[in-house]
Amino acid sequence: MSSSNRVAPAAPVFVPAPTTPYQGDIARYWDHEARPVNLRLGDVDGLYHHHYGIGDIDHAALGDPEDSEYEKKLIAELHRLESAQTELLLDHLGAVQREDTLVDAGCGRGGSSVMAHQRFGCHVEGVTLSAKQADFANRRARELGIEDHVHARVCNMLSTPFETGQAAASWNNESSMYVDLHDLFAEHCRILAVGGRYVTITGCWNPRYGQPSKWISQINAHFECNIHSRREYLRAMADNRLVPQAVIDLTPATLPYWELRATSSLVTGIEEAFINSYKDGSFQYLLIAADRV
Ligand SMILES: C[S@@+](CC[C@H](N)C(=O)[O-])C[C@H]1O[C@@H](n2cnc3c(N)ncnc32)[C@H](O)[C@@H]1O
Ligand SMILES: CC(C)=CCC/C(C)=C/COP(=O)(O)OP(=O)(O)O
Ligand SMILES: [Mg+2]
Repeated sequence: MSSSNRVAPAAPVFVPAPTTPYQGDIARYWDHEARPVNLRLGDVDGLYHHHYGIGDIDHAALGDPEDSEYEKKLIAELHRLESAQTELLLDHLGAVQREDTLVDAGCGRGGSSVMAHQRFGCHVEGVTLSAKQADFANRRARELGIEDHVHARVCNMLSTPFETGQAAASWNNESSMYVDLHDLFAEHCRILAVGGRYVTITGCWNPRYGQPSKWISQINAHFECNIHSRREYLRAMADNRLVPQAVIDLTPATLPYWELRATSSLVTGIEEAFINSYKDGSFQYLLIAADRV
């Protein structure tokens, strides 16, 4: 048969895993989310986050609570702490090159993806279950003129279209409590290059407390998520060729954020559960950075 008669091999077609009813609930949840605590903070500088903050409060920047500008300053301060959280995550990605591709698993409105590109000049591929979030993230990337480097798509992070070994690094920023950790880390293991870096910042229940406290149950119900234990993270990583390089307890670093947020007009009602569970030791805010070996 001459080469002109040969049927070209079909291009690989990406077949996403069937979406579960639970994933449908989560997509709807984020499609409808419009809390001022997230939008007003994002409006400060155009980086829209759905995660929490770390670091000490800059009381000098906040100034006098009686000042008419105080609420505006408080919003800017909460936002600064949320961006500081992303900076810490990026600090743990290792030596990223401009030509590298990074994967932001559960990317939300894309704030962390944009920050990663701004720091490293690299390509960032975000995935989220929410079409509204993906549209929002892609609109922001276009507004910033970085749409050729930062891209979000609607996709299940347990079954992504990325090639095996394609990602130099990948992360979950407060998005791993929506999935089975073995399934999640199996997919990160597949898409990461050997020697690549995986980072998560997450809230997890503390096995030293015994079982998930009532506050954990409250947080799960509030966000329709399923918080895992610290032990589950470490076990599921070990089972999927992800070897922890750093495990940092960020609980003391996140408490000031929550205590400040609890005094603001943007409270959502979940502040007490976070503060109480961090204080009684049942809940931990953790960063885990792991090598793909
Ligand atoms: C709390 S938000 C975090 C967003 C973002 N990482 C950030 O730091 O701003 C959780 C995100 O996880 C995403 N998510 C949850 N389950 C997912 C799944 N199975 N596949 C892809 N994204 C998922 C949601 O769509 C949402 O964007
Ligand atoms: C640490 C844990 C358990 C996180 C759960 C995932 C989650 C909902 C994160 C924050 O999202 P958000 O920024 O939309 O929430 P909020 O509206 O409370 O700021
Ligand atoms: Mg928020």
